[in-house]
Amino acid sequence: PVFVKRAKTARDNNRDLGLCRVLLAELERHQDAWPFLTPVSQKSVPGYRKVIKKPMDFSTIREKLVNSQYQNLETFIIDVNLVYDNCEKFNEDNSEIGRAGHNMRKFFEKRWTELLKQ
Ligand SMILES: Cc1ncccc1N[C@@H](C)c1cnc2ccsc2c1
Repeated sequence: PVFVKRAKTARDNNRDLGLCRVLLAELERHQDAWPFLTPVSQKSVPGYRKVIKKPMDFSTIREKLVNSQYQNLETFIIDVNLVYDNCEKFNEDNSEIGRAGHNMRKFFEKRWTELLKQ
């Protein structure tokens, strides 16, 4: 009958932690990663903390990964996307940092779909 639910096939999450490590290492060494490697300091960018409520950067993600603060791949991807969403919110698309953010988001989306499709 139509109401019989198809059993959800759980995906194998055993390799996810390794995936996050691989992905983060690739983000950190990308040539356009420079604006995102460390937290944006209030001193060097006045008003940043007023506009961006949830700052995030690759060194903070690295710290959380090392301290097992990501329960799963999803929470890791949420933090990576936060880096790019903050960048879009604060920076013009047609700026050095704005373009770097778009490039990094594109690279990340390509790599994690490739790695998950394997
Ligand atoms: C990602 C981001 N969004 C908005 C403002 C700054 C930043 N990045 C910081 C590191 C930063 C801080 N200061 C400078 C000065 C020239 S580029 C640059 C980058």
